[in-house]
Amino acid sequence: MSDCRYDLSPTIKVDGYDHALWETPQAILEELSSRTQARLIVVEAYPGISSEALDLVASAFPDATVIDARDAYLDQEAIQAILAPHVTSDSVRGVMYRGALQDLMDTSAQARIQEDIRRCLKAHRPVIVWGFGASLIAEPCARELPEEQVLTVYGDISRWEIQQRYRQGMPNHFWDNPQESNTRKFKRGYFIEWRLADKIKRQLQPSLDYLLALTHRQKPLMISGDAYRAGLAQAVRSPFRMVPYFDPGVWGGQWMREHFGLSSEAPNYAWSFDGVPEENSVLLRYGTTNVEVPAQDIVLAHPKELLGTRNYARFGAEFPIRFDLLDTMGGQNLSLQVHPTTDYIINHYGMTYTQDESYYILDAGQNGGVYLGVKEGIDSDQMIGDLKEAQVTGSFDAAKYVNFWPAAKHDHFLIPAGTVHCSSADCMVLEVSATPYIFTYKLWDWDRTDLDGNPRPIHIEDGARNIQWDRDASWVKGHLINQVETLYDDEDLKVEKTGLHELEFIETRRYSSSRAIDLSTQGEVQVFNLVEGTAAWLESPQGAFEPREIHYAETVIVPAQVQSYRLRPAIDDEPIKVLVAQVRQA
Ligand SMILES: O=P(O)(O)OC[C@H]1O[C@@H](O)[C@@H](O)[C@@H](O)[C@@H]1O
Repeated sequence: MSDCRYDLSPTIKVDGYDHALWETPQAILEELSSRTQARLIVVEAYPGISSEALDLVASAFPDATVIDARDAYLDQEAIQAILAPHVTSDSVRGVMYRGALQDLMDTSAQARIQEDIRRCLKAHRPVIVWGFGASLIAEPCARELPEEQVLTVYGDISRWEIQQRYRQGMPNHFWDNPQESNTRKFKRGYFIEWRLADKIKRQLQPSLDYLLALTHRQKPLMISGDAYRAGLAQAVRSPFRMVPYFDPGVWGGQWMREHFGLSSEAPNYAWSFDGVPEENSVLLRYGTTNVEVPAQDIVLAHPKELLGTRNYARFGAEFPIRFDLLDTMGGQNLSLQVHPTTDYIINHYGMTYTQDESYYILDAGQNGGVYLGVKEGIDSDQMIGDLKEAQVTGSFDAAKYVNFWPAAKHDHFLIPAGTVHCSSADCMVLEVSATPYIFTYKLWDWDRTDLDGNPRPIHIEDGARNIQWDRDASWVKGHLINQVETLYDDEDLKVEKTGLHELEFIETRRYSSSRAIDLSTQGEVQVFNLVEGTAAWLESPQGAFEPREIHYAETVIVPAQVQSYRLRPAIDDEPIKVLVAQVRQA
């Protein structure tokens, strides 16, 4: 498709803070050096950032005594003992750690360090405390000083960059595991380190003096705390896009490369995350410079304005909806899989809601389809037995046990947790799902290895405990495939509810229109994707935000507080289709 205009680097314009940005190590040094009153310099760093944050700050305070936050940690053995139940032996999933970094600190070491800090300050020597947890250690001393003598610098980094660094051999923060698999490193980040770090980030957001954006190792940037806060506050005043990222995989296809103009370096692209604030980042644009920060920073700073009052009451500061893309066009089947029920995910992983999903078919080849639900009258023990045997024999007769449904453009398959499923080869899927995304029990991986030649982890036992055996062909047909209900229809606008299933908390509406569509958030966040049409104008009927062009397959988040917005076909005589998702309101 030649006229695809998918924007790979969408930005969020921030007004009024162009002066509060420092773009070179020299400029950063000069700005920090101008803070001559600073005595206690706290450099809090997200795990995944190494000494680069310190290096940038330390040169501005050459006389400072430098203290590493790690000096206040418990010893390795004690930390491991606390975290072991959360790491577990599973290769993919752990148990959510809901504690605080303080639990992993040695209170007497902390007290000793605080005494050292006080001694230095008394002797008129500045002190830098740096690293993950620096702000916790420095906090009692900071409280004893006049405000202008304390400087807090926060080192921020996107999760996707952390994952890249894992792949390049970076260990986790609390483990010496450079050689461990990326999946296991990710697990330690997802279930433990990132949760701890987000808590600290949230505490510091209202008061930090500077933010160091360290996602691009070669190009660190610094903005003032006010510029950062203004960026996040302005982001939730209008619909925004995040920075999509793309990852190859064993089943990946060629559609995204072709349509989005992606590099030819990778053999394929399997996933695109374009709609997962926990994972994606945003580009805050100050003047002509983009500063990349995790989209999660917006969720943490403005949960109510972003999510809406009711969603915030229900989910807290967590973004519940996930949009991502799965490309198997010219690729292979996904693993045959199932996701845990809510009961199971709460009890085994400490999650609060489960991985309910749906596949909206953006495009499909002739052989594209979806495996969904078990066949009528099958013997569940026999199927599980065959799946186990397949691990030895390398062969499983999927067609004997699982229904295959041919898929066409704009079909919507609903996949409540517990339903056996997977997309086949030759599909371009827009996933509209609940946010959890690593709770996939692979039952059968079609006797293949991953891109590195290793078999991917299979979880038949867990799968067996979660498969809902009554979801057979007739039930699936009547409940999960194209459950479309027309809500409104005139000559040039049709509004349809396409899902999700009543067991899932998300509702999707499809608007097909050749004229402007007026939409309302009804006070709760919405996420939409332009599923047909080259481009559409996204406007505010009240002129509350600047109009912008949205392109085919792009995902947009509409913060709750935006209230009303309008979508209009940008090309004459080219109707558009938009799929809008929001948490179903009672
Ligand atoms: O297990 P594989 O084949 O990699 O498929 C994994 C993908 O499956 C889909 O149904 C979703 O659950 C995705 O979130 C997941 O990434």
